[in-house]
Amino acid sequence: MLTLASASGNAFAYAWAPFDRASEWARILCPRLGLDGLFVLQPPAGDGGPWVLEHWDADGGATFCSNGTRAALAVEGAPGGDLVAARSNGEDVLLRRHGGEVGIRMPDGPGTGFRDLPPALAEAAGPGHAFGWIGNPQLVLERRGVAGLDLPALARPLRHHPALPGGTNVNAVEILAPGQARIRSFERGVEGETRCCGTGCAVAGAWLASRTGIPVWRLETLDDPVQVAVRLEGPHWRDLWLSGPVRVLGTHAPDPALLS
Ligand SMILES: N[C@H](CCC[C@H](N)C(=O)O)C(=O)O
Repeated sequence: MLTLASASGNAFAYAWAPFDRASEWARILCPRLGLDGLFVLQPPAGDGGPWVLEHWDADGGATFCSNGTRAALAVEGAPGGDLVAARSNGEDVLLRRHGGEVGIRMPDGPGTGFRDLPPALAEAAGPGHAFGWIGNPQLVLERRGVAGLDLPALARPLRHHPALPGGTNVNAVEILAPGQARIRSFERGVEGETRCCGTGCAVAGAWLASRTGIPVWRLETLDDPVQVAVRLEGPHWRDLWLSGPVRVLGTHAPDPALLS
């Protein structure tokens, strides 16, 4: 039996390990159930070890996902207040639940951070962009009128730009007031707009903080807002926390006949 849960409308199925053929199940179940990915959860092997999570996108590709990692804490039913260590697609994170909200401290080790885009893609993205990597690639574009933007038309050529093999997620962000912005996200793997992409929000929040000196940002998504708080050390982010509501949506019994 799978549990379905979401973080700001980014929705996932959760299975307990062992769970075979997870990549195939992700491709089958996500379109049928309107989900963005599938997680397999494994509790700590002994005292003090991390929870181990593996996520597959709707296209069956394995990739780090911060919103799904947050919502996993609702599925696990962890007590509020405690810091919970998790290794999510190989990335070490901390989670903390306060009532219906879960925060995740994003990975900040080597390999994460802002990166320069290949020149051809930087030119296509235009002025006012940032590119960051936290277990997956996130392009953030500053645009006016984000609520009414034709996001797929903006995102698709950048998502698949030949200068970046593997492609990127694409987010459009607009500052609404000091410490408040609107964001919309077009996700690789889902190949469409999702209601919220946590990693995109985290990169966008870190970028806004580095530009403005304001360390805490409330980001309006298509669903519940999220909060991003960060401490910057030069170009590096530290203590990058993404927080917001998570919800258990229900359960689903997958039909083995679908895996023919
Ligand atoms: N929705 C996810 C990120 C999925 C990233 C995936 N679309 C990729 O390109 O690897 C999040 O909240 O962090």
